[in-house]
Amino acid sequence: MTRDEVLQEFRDAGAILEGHFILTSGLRSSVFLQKARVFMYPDKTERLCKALAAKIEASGLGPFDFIVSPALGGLIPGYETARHLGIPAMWVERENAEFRLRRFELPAGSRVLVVEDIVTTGLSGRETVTALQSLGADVRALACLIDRSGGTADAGVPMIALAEYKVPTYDPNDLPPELAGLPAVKPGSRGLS
Ligand SMILES: O=P(O)(O)OC[C@H]1O[C@H](OP(=O)(O)OP(=O)(O)O)[C@H](O)[C@@H]1O
Ligand SMILES: O=C(O)c1cc(=O)[nH]c(=O)[nH]1
Ligand SMILES: [Mg+2]
Repeated sequence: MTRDEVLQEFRDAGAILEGHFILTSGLRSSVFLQKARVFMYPDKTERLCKALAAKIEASGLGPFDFIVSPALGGLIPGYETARHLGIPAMWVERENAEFRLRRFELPAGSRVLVVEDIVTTGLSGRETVTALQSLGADVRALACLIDRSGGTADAGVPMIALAEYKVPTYDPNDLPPELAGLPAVKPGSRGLS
């Protein structure tokens, strides 16, 4: 899939939102990729994750024993990518703000691929990698559908992105006037109670 084809799937699903958004990193942006609006369509999710699986296979970073994804956003693409790679998928979820593998056993030394939906700063990916390494996992790579960072995000392991979509982000104390005048909304699940 080309970058344009990937972004067109997001556009067709009405998943590219404009406004004033508080991202999970605390940064602000005028664009938010509401991936849930893509993942509600199994055919779109299948096309995207099949293409991601092909890119992962071509990367030579595998083989992998398991995919592990950070909830919530990573869960559906993690499962669907695992289906195309023929391996099992697990997820980490927040407990007292920290990602934990609450429902699964991950044998020490397992070769793990982390699958994310969207990467902005790499913070959530890094938290996932660290949580899995503390269990003795051999985390070999992180794959995502869209990298918003322009290749600068660092999750602590090699990264494979199906498409790059560089979008400006801003410090909340240094907002451009067009954002400062709009009420800010936070669509993601970090910090929800
Ligand atoms: O690279 P980062 O700066 O960490 O940003 C990307 C993360 O933000 C979103 O998660 P969020 O915590 O908003 O919650 P969600 O997974 O429930 O959507 C998204 O699913 C990624 O996990
Ligand atoms: O950085 C984020 O929190 C983020 C950005 C984005 O476009 N989509 C998303 O789900 N999270
Ligand atoms: Mg997430």
